[in-house]
Amino acid sequence: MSRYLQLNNGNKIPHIGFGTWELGRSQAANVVYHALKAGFRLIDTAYLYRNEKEVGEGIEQWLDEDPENNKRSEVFYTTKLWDTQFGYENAKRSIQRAIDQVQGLEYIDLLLMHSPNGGPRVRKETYQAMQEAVDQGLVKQLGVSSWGEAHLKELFSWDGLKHKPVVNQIELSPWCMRERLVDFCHKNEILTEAYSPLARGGRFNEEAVKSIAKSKGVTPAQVLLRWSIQKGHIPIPKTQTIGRLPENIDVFGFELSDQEVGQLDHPNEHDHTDWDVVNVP
Ligand SMILES: NC(=O)C1=CN([C@@H]2O[C@H](COP(=O)(O)OP(=O)(O)OC[C@H]3O[C@@H](n4cnc5c(N)ncnc54)[C@H](OP(=O)(O)O)[C@@H]3O)[C@@H](O)[C@H]2O)C=CC1
Ligand SMILES: O=C1Nc2ccccc2C1=O
Repeated sequence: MSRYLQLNNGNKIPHIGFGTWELGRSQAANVVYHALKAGFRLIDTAYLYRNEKEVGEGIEQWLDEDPENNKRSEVFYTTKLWDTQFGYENAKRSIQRAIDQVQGLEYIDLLLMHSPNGGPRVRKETYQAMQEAVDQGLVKQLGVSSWGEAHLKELFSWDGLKHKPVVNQIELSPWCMRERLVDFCHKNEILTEAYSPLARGGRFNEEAVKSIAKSKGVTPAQVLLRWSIQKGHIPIPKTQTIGRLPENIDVFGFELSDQEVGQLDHPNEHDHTDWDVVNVP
């Protein structure tokens, strides 16, 4: 199993990333630095998380530590425009702000619209501002988050679409599988990034998770991350515990059988752990 996937624009993306929601300003830089040291290369933040600057500092610390080996091109920095930053002029300003937060990184690898909120016009205006950021070289590629099939179809039919989204970041776990949406994304060459891939830590005691972990000699967290990878998703687990980072990245040395994947699957549950805006108008 490769540690990278190919995006629809030909670029590559790490098959696992590191989530930074709820990493406070005092800890974010240090944890992100250690995440990179442990082997994570995709770092996911957002305006909403109020830690973009510190996340950038953690990345720069890692780059500065060993410039011969730690290259900017190896890091895949993702941030997101929040709902209050939508609309053409607003998004233009907000993108510049996002760049200013991480000046040492020079560019954003992936910029996501954090939600489909706001309606068709706001979605297009915001996306237009994001496309211009790609044309200016500020951003390498674009994506969306919590977009449903209807939102994506609306974007595909827009004659202004120039830079197709490369990913849709949605909540995905064995208890929130969204099979139809995932299938639609994959058929349209949009990769699925799995947010809250550990179900926010709430499912480690499920019988199937525990027994598979035991039989494989891995941890429950590793079982959930491996499930995500085998479904073709890019999981972005978060931890504030530096000691858990090596465990969360070490998910390429074992495989779940089809039967084990089937034991974990709960296609008929829709147990999302936080907001669910996939079906907003
Ligand atoms: N686009 C969107 O709307 C959303 C995006 N996200 C993104 O997805 C990322 C991940 O999702 P998130 O909701 O944070 O939740 P996760 O599913 O990643 O779970 C995080 C929880 O799991 C615990 N944990 C992590 N690793 C282990 C381990 N090896 N063993 C035991 N417990 C562990 C963490 O504890 P501890 O930290 O104490 O170690 C924390 O409580 C976010 O950080 C964010 O970047 C999340 C929600 C919405
Ligand atoms: O990480 C996140 N946690 C959230 C909770 C509510 C809305 C958005 C988010 C995130 O992006």
